[in-house]
Amino acid sequence: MIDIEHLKHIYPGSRRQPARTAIHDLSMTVGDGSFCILSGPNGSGKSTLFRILCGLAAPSAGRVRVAGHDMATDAAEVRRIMGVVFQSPAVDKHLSVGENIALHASLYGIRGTELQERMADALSWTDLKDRLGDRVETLSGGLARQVELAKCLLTRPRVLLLDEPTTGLDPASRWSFLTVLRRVQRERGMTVLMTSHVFGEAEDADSVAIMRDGRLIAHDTPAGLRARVGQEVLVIQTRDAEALRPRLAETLGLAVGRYGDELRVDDLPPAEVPRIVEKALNAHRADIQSIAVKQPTLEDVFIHITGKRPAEAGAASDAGGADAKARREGAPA
Ligand SMILES: Nc1ncnc2c1ncn2[C@@H]1O[C@H](COP(=O)(O)OP(=O)(O)OP(=O)(O)O)[C@@H](O)[C@H]1O
Repeated sequence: MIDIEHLKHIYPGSRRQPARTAIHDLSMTVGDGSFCILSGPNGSGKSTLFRILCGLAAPSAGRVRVAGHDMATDAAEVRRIMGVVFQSPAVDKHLSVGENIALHASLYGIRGTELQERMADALSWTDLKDRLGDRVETLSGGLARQVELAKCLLTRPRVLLLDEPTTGLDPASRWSFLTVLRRVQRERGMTVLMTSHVFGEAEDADSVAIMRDGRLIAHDTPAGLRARVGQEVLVIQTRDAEALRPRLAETLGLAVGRYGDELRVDDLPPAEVPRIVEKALNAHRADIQSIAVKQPTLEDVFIHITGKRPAEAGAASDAGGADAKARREGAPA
């Protein structure tokens, strides 16, 4: 279990820059053996929280306990039970898979038969079983990420932290990595906290935590989060969203959010959906490039809660390719 209580982090200022509070009184719990995805727009404080959780930074106030051990007073024990996969590669690409794992093992004093047993076990979860002698530079990006995971598994962590581990991977490699991670997490009962901007990844999580401006603004199951957006969402693509938004809001008598060239109405009253679509088309057909009614995805939840599209938030999404310069206007708070 990861238990975060009233955490606060202030970056001290300098002559040129004022002090900045990156985390404001954040409390949350990741349950024992559960898989939590942490997300949020750029600058929301995810990296700061991640650095505190893996012991690279000390909080200005508050407390973190990992499996009951206080990070401030029992850091060595926390390090013993925790594994971390950082976003930047931590493998030597000129060495083989086996050599990388053995090198990591030597840092923990694991050698001989124990090393062989643990290496076989760690690799058994991955797709690397036949690649032990291959240099990491010859592996695909997805398999190279699995080497990082295998390194972590070697020490049999009870708690695993991963910082956007699938960044830069194609969808198939991302899927393989997550399948491996989810399998070992479930079967070992590991507690996993993983930062991610790819909302397809969050669908399978036990919980999704969303930060904004240093605060935790939501932490719930994927189903619980989707319920906040309502059963259905209206999404309209248009060339001039700024001009159409107030006119559409007036036509429909509903709050209309704008995200770049997209207009959205969340939480459509179910019985009224056909009438709403008809009204929008009758009044604004010439300005509407496409209109769709859909069940909310977690990406829709992110937009609803943070007021930003994932691309605007500095992220890649499964939907992909959204306008990074999108501006929020009139979106629900
Ligand atoms: N070393 C630092 N000194 C001063 N301010 C910092 C420092 N690192 C981060 N910040 C500020 O703290 C806030 C949170 O930043 P942080 O990097 O934790 O957010 P993030 O959610 O991880 O963003 P991103 O997705 O862009 O990595 C931001 O306002 C950022 O500018």
